[in-house]
Amino acid sequence: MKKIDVKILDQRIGKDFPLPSYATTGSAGLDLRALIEESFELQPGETKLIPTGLSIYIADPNLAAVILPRSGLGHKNGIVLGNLVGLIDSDYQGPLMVSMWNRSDKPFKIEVGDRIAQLVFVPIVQAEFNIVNEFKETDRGEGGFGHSGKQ
Ligand SMILES: O=c1ccn([C@H]2C[C@H](O)[C@@H](COP(=O)(O)OP(=O)(O)OP(=O)(O)O)O2)c(=O)[nH]1
Ligand SMILES: [Mg+2]
Repeated sequence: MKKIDVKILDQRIGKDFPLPSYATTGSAGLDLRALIEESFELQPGETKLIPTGLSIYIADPNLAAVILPRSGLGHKNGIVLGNLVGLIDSDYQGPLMVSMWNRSDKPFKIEVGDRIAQLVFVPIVQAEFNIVNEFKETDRGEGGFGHSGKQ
């Protein structure tokens, strides 16, 4: 397994709450917790930046991490991310933050240490542009945005 440097910014991690870990052998995501001072209600339509109590330094430019909603929270409670997806650059060393958005019409209570989102490490290819006048022809060509129909 890949080793990633982590700083524990909130001493409740490792004491009251574990470091994020994979829940099962096949898990893709590590659940991130709300390291808030006290529980609060996220109001309908409200967006709030929540600390996770951690910073990570990925270091390898061929890796990044994405913060994704948890499907249960997103589907059942309308609790998703204010930025839809969070992207963590390999050279970022600041606190890992989760933008929580209540897109539902009901307040949602968040308790200290709740698992609010998940972190997924992904491979990255950095590209440089090669300017051309014509592309090599393909079957699709410029067709897109549903041009091939539904069935
Ligand atoms: O949900 C998120 C999204 C981003 N970040 C951190 C890590 C990321 O590397 C940095 C910058 O994110 P991004 O590039 O998406 O934001 P930006 O608005 O372009 O800010 P910047 O100008 O700092 O790049 O903020 C988080 O902690 N949580
Ligand atoms: Mg940026």
